[in-house]
Amino acid sequence: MRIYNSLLSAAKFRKVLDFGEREVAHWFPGHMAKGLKQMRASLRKVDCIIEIHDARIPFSGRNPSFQESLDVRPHILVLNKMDLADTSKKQSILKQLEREGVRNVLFTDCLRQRDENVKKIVPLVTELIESGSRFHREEDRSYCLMVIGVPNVGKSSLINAIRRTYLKKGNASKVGGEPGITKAVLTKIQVCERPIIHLLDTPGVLPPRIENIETGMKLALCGTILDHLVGEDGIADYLLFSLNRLERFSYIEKYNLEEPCDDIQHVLKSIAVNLGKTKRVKAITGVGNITVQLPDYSAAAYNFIRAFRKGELGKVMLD
Ligand SMILES: Nc1nc2c(ncn2[C@@H]2O[C@H](COP(=O)(O)OP(=O)(O)OP(=O)(O)O)[C@@H](O)[C@H]2O)c(=O)[nH]1
Repeated sequence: MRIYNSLLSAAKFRKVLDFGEREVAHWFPGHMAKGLKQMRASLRKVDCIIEIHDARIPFSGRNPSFQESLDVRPHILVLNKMDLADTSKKQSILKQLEREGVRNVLFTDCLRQRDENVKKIVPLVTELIESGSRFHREEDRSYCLMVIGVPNVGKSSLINAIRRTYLKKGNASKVGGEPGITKAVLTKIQVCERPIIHLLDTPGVLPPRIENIETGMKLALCGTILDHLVGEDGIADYLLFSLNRLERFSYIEKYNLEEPCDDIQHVLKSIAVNLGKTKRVKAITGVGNITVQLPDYSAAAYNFIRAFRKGELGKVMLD
């Protein structure tokens, strides 16, 4: 891997990204508000909340209304997809979260068989429930957990991983690469025998808190918003901006570029050429109509974003 003079390169990069006229108001569908209502109504049965969020954005996009309304219960924050996250500053992240009142935090990789941190969830949940008051549920020896989180952060994958770990059983909850896979509201799934623990799977109904467009772009980059609502061209540009800001330059060799680049059109052209993604377009010239081959920028943006989400462009911490 070539070493780039990051200081020199950084000087060429945009310091801030112009998000244009983007409007985040419509990025989250209406069914989320309905799901939120149903989840609140089921709270009486719940002993502990497991909130899952993407480890690449530990501070951005979580929904504070959940912490406010569910604060009475033990609460665990699971930062999932840690295999894609740069966790070198894990300790300062944990300290910052603690300052915000979030104390029980675990980093997980739900795709890994026998992830050590997934194994810690049940003991932690049991300890938290047993050390507090369960009010009207004091007699009931089985525990009920509610899994919440913004779309596509791995709620179903976590449920399946806990089941695999404690019941040695296969998938109970449908997993998908796109936000909004879990549509059935509040399915009850057993995940552990001793103690008996049930989980309530929820659809990705938690509308994240989007303070500004940049938070929205981070959420989009992590795949929590349907790409077409934000626009893949914009997500690809924000990805390039972020990789340069974080000095993650593996894209240069992957796509045969000469050096770090801040121009998304140039990068997408190179990706399209490398992947052989071109489009035949009719052009009208002075001597008649001709067909020309042009780079397929949309296909290139799609590929660039997918490569990032698979971890092929390096681990990142976007917050
Ligand atoms: N790299 C990586 N991918 C993961 C991990 N956990 C889940 N995924 C992937 O993330 C995508 C979403 O996972 P789901 O479990 O369906 O997420 P969800 O939160 O239930 O999604 P919704 O139903 O849309 O709300 C799938 O493609 C999973 O394979 C992880 O720890 N690491």
